[in-house]
Amino acid sequence: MSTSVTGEKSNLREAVASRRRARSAGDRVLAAEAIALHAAALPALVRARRVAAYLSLPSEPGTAPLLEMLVGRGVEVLVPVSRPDRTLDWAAYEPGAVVAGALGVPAPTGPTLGPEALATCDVALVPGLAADHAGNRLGRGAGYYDRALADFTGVTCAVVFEDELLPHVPREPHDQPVDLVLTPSGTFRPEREQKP
Ligand SMILES: Nc1nc2c(c(=O)[nH]1)N(C=O)[C@@H](CNc1ccc(C(=O)N[C@@H](CCC(=O)O)C(=O)O)cc1)CN2
Ligand SMILES: Nc1ncnc2c1ncn2[C@@H]1O[C@H](COP(=O)(O)OP(=O)(O)OP(=O)(O)O)[C@@H](O)[C@H]1O
Repeated sequence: MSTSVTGEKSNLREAVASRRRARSAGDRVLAAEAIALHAAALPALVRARRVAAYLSLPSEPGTAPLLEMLVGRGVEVLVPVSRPDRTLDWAAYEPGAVVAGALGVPAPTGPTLGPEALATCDVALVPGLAADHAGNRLGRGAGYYDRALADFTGVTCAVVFEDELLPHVPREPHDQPVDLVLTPSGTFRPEREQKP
């Protein structure tokens, strides 16, 4: 592990967090709605039967309208439950059946399906603090998603605010690049080998 890359990552996390704190409530609502609209037109999501998504934190681009759109289409939605060993478990998303969970993250109340449930999803929507033009994604630094996505074969899509799609995000060997980046301004397709 290179110390300079981890230092670059933590500086970038702080810069993004402070920009996120400065966003107005109105801007957050518009961003969440715009993300749902772009997601609705995304071919990978139009085809999907089961999608791994997540319940957004207040600072993140909101996923509520996006989840509502997917559920309205009859898509099965799974959301993560963080485990102490920094792996992700999954549970079916049921609108309303959500409580405050660990790490300040809203958590589903239904039964958990095990970490292997991710493999049954066609698409994984992934939270991020930033992403770049090659699909590199910066997470919160706990490695939950890098671990979970390491053997995922479906389509991966990071969700960030538009000013978090950057020319370059620092990358370490364990980082799992994403296939798509969804922002309130539209979907970006990184220049990397696409999955069939
Ligand atoms: N919405 C959401 N769910 C998620 C993640 C995420 O990034 N976002 N995760 C991705 O790994 C996993 C949980 N991991 C997390 C790791 C750290 C923090 C964290 O630092 N929370 C801060 C508040 C951050 C903020 O509001 O911006 C805290 O508790 O102080 C949260 C979740 C699984 N579920
Ligand atoms: N597949 C893996 N197996 C074991 N450890 C891993 C794996 N992927 C990442 N890690 C560890 O997780 C820690 C955090 O990694 P990193 O800073 O890249 O997280 P992140 O990408 O910001 O977070 P996340 O993946 O949760 O969004 C690092 O110490 C890294 O070594």
